[in-house]
Amino acid sequence: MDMKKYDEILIGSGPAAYKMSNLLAKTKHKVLVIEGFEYGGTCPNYGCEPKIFLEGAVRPVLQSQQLLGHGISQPAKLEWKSLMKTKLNRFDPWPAETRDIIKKSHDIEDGYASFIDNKTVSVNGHQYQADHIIIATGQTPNILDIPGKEYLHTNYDLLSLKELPKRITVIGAGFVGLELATLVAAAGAEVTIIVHSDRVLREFTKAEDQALVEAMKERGIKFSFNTETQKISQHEKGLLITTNHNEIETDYVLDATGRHPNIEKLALENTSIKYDRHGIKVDDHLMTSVKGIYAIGDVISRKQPKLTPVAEFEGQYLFNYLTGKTNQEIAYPTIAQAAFTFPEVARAGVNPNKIKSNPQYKVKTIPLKYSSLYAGQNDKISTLTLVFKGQQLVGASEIGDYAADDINNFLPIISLAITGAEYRQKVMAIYPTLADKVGELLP
Ligand SMILES: Cc1cc2nc3c(=O)[nH]c(=O)nc-3n(C[C@H](O)[C@H](O)[C@H](O)COP(=O)(O)OP(=O)(O)OC[C@H]3O[C@@H](n4cnc5c(N)ncnc54)[C@H](O)[C@@H]3O)c2cc1C
Ligand SMILES: NC(=O)c1ccc[n+]([C@@H]2O[C@H](COP(=O)([O-])OP(=O)(O)OC[C@H]3O[C@@H](n4cnc5c(N)ncnc54)[C@H](O)[C@@H]3O)[C@@H](O)[C@H]2O)c1
Repeated sequence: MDMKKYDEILIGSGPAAYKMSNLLAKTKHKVLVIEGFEYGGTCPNYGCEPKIFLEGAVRPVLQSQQLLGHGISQPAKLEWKSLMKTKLNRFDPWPAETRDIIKKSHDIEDGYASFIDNKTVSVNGHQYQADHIIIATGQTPNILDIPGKEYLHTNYDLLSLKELPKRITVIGAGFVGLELATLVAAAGAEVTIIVHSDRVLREFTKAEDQALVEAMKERGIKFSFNTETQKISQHEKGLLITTNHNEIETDYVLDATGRHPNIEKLALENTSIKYDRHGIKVDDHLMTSVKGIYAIGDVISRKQPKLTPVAEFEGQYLFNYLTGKTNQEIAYPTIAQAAFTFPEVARAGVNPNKIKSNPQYKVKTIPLKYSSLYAGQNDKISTLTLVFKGQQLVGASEIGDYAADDINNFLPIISLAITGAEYRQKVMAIYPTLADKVGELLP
């Protein structure tokens, strides 16, 4: 069999590989990109982007509900069908467009890649080798292994759902579960969230997690805590979910019980590539246990959160490393994260959860509802939590309608270790915004 050779083979075309593919397009390297599903991967097709697009209509609906009796008499009503039509019009062409962009600079194969040995990749009956093979296959949703699992849907299905079911049950209260529950509940679905522990999220403070649950409950979203889903069956009027202590009638079930590394199709057993349940093991140059094979993005087993900017950063780093622009180990910047619920929760830097009784740190909690900016939106929840080490701000978290944007204000201060005096001397932010308050919040 003919063996075609490349400088780089990219397996996957999500944010991690797409970043590298764009950078490699500016070089003379011979590159093959292999994609088994939709070009562009999770984030633009069935993740961050369609989610935030839908949230654009959901937010004014929820804000107008929040202002009912405070200057608003008729809250906005969301029409899922027409919103979904606009979403599909925008997003349906994206995979083909992304494929065309990649094809302009590189060879492509539409199919799932698998390894034949430590040097050879096979796809569509062809075999390929390269100086560098880069695995960027992301993660895929867990599917509960229970009777009736054929009724379970994933984020992929829900983010393209043309008709809104009357009753939706979400299993799992992590990022995906809470964000997607927020969208469909705002559109009028009766939503129940099954949580198998006593808590949601966990990346944020307990107080923030609890305040979020209370706010979602106030809007009619039901939570069933400490509940194990046992089976799903057809029922005279829809579906019946049986759990360890109740039965839930529903029309649609979203499985949001987490994600696992996309490695099944890679046939890693034909290689010496090491992996664990969190993903493919890589060293500090993102190389796997096989020389010449690297891995980037959600598929790797590292402690950094699985996010698009992290995947892109790894794509950029590996490009720099493989093209000789750096020989340093990868060093991640301060990584901020948020759940786009309503209210949102967001954080960056030292996590207040992790420093509980360490006397080196001081935690300050600041309610924001007294500011006209928040009071005008009848936002009673927004609360900022700042973590200081000595005089230096080292962490920030917030629950609030605009927590994600708010936390971005603190990122440069945390990551560049800017002092209060420096900030006040150099920065005069727009008034009245949260940025304007930052100076006075720093010692
Ligand atoms: C609902 C949802 C919302 C999200 N929201 C956010 C957000 O707001 N902000 C944020 O930062 N992150 C968010 N994320 C996470 C973000 O989508 C991921 O971190 C990001 O997509 C990871 O990029 P990646 O390139 O590593 O993997 P992916 O984007 O998953 O791409 C991997 C690609 O590899 C392909 N592939 C898999 N196996 C093979 C194979 N054997 N051969 C060929 N191709 C293969 C897949 O088909 C896929 O296209 C969200 C995720 C979900 C599910
Ligand atoms: N806004 C964002 O940036 C964003 C949004 C979505 C996803 N993501 C990324 O994707 C990753 C995966 O998100 P996710 O929501 O799929 O995973 P997750 O780990 O955040 O949440 C999964 C949840 O399901 C629960 N669970 C597990 N088994 C269960 C069971 N049998 N029954 C009920 N609940 C069960 C877990 O306890 C957990 O709370 C996130 O960690 C994040 O990195 C980011």
